Amino acid sequence: MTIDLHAETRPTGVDAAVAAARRVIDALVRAGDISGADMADVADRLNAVADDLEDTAPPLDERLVDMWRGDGNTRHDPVTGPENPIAPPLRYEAVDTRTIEATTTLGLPHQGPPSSVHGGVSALLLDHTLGVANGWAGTSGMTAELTLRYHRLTPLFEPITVAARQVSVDGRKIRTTGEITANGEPCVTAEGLFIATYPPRPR
Ligand SMILES: CCCCCCCCCCCC(=O)SCCNC(=O)CCNC(=O)[C@H](O)C(C)(C)COP(=O)(O)OP(=O)(O)OC[C@H]1O[C@@H](n2cnc3c(N)ncnc32)[C@H](O)[C@@H]1OP(=O)(O)O
Repeated sequence: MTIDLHAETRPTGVDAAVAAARRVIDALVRAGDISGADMADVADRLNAVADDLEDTAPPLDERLVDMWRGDGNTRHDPVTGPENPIAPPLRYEAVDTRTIEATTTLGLPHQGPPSSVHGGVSALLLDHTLGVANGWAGTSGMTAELTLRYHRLTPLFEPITVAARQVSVDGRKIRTTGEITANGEPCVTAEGLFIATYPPRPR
């Protein structure tokens, strides 16, 4: 059985607040301390928002059960989740029955080398995309090994494509490959070993 490749982003509710939070994160990294903004006032206003959210949040165990209901992690994961402000977010499309891809453009919050994507961010995107490709192909598991090769800098500010393909399933061992490309050139390639299992959902 395969999985839904992406959760729909809703125009209201937490999805709308998360989209605003992504703007704030991007704008803060862009501004730094050389902008004209009154950062003390910005901090006060952001802390007021956080106070309000914390005061009204459900108990953690209740939220965990809620997160893992239904579609599972596609609404809140840190790569595609419309409920997660640290997700770029990627939006996967099927290429074939074992292969998925998503195109996105990253900005300053994900910077490593100058004007380039942080290597750990590339690893995050690839780990998750390989994992979802496994779900899409019908046998998913947990990452046991992830080997990356960084061929060239991965650019910020222009479209990059993250793709993954399930290559084989041998008992519980799932082998999956992936890559990040820019302008058709490979920037990062990945080979993953996943073990077919999944931890129980919070109930
Ligand atoms: C619907 C959903 C949608 C899904 C969409 C979701 C996408 C999310 C994707 C995110 C993926 C992640 O980040 S997952 C999070 C990062 N990964 C983790 O935290 C995993 C932590 N590690 C573990 O929990 C465990 O080590 C496991 C589950 C990987 C394996 O433990 P286990 O289940 O007890 O299995 P075990 O008996 O040890 O091993 C089974 C076989 O695999 C081999 N094996 C195990 N680990 C390795 C290894 N690192 N390198 C080589 N081989 C290994 C063993 O030798 C054995 O071979 P043999 O003797 O049978 O020959």
